[in-house]
Amino acid sequence: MQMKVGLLFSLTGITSITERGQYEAASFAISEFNEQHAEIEAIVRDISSDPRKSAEEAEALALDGVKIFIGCYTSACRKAVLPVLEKYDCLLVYPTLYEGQEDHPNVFYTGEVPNQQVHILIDYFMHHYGKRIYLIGNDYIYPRETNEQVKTYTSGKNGEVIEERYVPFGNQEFHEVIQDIILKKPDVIFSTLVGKSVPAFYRKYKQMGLSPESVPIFSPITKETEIEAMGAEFGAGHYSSASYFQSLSNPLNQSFIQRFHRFSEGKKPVSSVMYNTYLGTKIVLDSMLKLRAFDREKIMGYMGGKRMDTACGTLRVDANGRHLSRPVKIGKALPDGQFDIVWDSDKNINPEPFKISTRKASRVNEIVLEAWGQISEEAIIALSENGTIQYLSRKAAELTGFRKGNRLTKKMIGQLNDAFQVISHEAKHKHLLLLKPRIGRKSIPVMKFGRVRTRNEQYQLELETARIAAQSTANVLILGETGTGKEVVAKSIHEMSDRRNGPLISVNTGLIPKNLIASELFGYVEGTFTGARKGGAIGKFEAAQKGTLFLDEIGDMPMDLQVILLRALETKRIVRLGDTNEREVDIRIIAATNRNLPEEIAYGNTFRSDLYYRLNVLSLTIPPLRERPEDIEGLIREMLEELKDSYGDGPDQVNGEALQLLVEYPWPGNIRELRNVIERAYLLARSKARDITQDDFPANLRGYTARKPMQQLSLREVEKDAISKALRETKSVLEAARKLGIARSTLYRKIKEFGISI
Ligand SMILES: Nc1ncnc2c1ncn2[C@@H]1O[C@H](COP(=O)(O)OP(=O)(O)OP(=O)(O)O)[C@@H](O)[C@H]1O
Repeated sequence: MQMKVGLLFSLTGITSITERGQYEAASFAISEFNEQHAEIEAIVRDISSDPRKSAEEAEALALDGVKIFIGCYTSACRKAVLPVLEKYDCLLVYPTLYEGQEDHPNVFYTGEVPNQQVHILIDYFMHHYGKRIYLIGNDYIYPRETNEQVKTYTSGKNGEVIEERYVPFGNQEFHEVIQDIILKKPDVIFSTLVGKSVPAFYRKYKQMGLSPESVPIFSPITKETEIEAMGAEFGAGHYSSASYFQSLSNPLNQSFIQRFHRFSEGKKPVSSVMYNTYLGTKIVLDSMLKLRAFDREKIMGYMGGKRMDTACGTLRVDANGRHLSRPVKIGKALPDGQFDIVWDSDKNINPEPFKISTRKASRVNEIVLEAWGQISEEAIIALSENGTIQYLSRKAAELTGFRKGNRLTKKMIGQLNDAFQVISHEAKHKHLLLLKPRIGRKSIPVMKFGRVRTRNEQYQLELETARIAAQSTANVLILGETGTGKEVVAKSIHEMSDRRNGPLISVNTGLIPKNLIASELFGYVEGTFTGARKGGAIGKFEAAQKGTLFLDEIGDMPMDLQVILLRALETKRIVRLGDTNEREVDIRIIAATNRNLPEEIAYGNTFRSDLYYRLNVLSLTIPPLRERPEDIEGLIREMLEELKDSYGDGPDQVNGEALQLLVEYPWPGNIRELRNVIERAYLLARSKARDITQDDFPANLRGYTARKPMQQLSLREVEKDAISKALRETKSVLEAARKLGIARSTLYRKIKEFGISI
């Protein structure tokens, strides 16, 4: 029986520190199997911590006849591969602890689920160290999902998550996070950092004077392999939990380690994810041999209920062959990089991947609350038993300044009564507060920042960051949907900074052909390429000397150029294309994007996390126009003034009914769309010598009134309708984009997102 097995591991990339060890463990299990049966051909593919690459490599191997896969360390990679497993009916041995919330019929999960690892760590540190917890993780599925469960679990035990921080996948800069830890003085840190972030965090932790004696770090991830990567002195005293530790002194483990070290020709540390890889591979291969079949269903059926003696005790595969029941230990790292076992469950803990659901119940509740929050006059806050905010509507956040996860004391709840009419409803495990501003409460005064004016509390907070940015030379990242005014804010920052007498140069990376971006930014010398100007040309970096460079649509920057841009930002020097001279540049960068860069870093691999980090020294998010209806009237007034200057006398105002419609419309194209609507209406009303009325609005906006009652709950539907309508009424995508007041690239993205056919 000859059989191909696909090994999907990141031999390079952010999590390669850990996955190389898993790859060796899988190879070892296959080599032991082949010593007796010589039937397995292992085909390894480097997935480089990249979900898209994982799916592509898995599909190529599946087409080549591979039925069994081993690997996919990160949850993002595992989830990306699931559709391939389904399509070709393959089996994945997933040998890594994970966040649970999944029980896929094509996966044999040999790592620990949260109730076998995370809950145990929490019980331990709450008992020994305290209940004030600081969560730090990378920004992707595993840390976020795990932390949702940590919050629920700890709040049920009167613990308090005092901070929850996420850094980009691969981030290695922790100065600011550790300063924050020093300031907030938690009892413990719970870390779900992975890959290169792990050594960077632990090292900086010690270097900045924190120690496990004062605030220990508990992490389900940081094991022997990661401790070796950081240097044992940095890991010593911190904790982890798993079924397996290299230091287990039973004969099965000693024999395993000896054989493994002989195989790998060295004394590399062995960690639980490695042992789980070895074990999973061995169990599946042995089952195949017994059955003389590769059929996924048969293998899983055969494995279901099996017991086996292993280096970490007697394990049992659950009835459907997907998870393991296992004993669990807690280890405290020693100065030699091994773990001292400080707690042992002694008996098996059954896997309960859905023990704490972050989806079903809470999501349904959230959906109900969300919908209610949108239509209700009142602001809504839902508290857990111990007063932690589990949900608050946008209105509630605006009125109170509270955030999800804040804990409200009885006194704070009492104080709300002074400012609001409060209706309080206490049910089992939940406390619901409905707030109505007291009549006569003054509206928030307008805040001005350059050309920007806003009454919106959230936007005012963001503009505080813009003010700080104006007084510093730090790089700034402006986030916000298309047309929200990112360029206007960038301009205001420049004009209010010390650089106001220098140039402000804008580059829209999304609009420049990819092969010309480098020469646009960095310039070139004569003869560098066909069509190059005589005498060469300077690029935007040099043109912005002593001023500000505004990089719009930074999310569209190709990966290879991101490396060059990062270097220029770090060294403050550039080299013109075709030149060898380095030139110093003294500029401040403001970048903007309407894309979700952390998500693209984690799942899409289209943006470098180090560049993101460099740009994101100060960041501010401009709320979409639909979230600040209180600003619409003021914006219209300004626009009418400007239009009067350009076109001469015209209507002074929008009539009441029309204004109401403008305030309620969801504005997918934000201020740009509002501007287009007002300009058109101004000209039409002017020709009729009257105020602006609904008749002066385009059909998609007028039509909004008739459909309003149904639409209130679904802004996406409104947006989709507006786009479909604009496409029907125009001859090209470009024309439709103009009509909607959004960029063509944004319209293409939305067409794809909504599945509209053109
Ligand atoms: N505060 C404001 N007052 C009046 N007009 C504004 C304001 N902010 C933005 N605008 C107008 O809205 C339009 C879009 O603004 P801007 O180009 O700054 O948005 P953006 O977020 O950078 O858009 P994109 O993401 O598409 O590049 C412009 O016509 C601008 O003049």
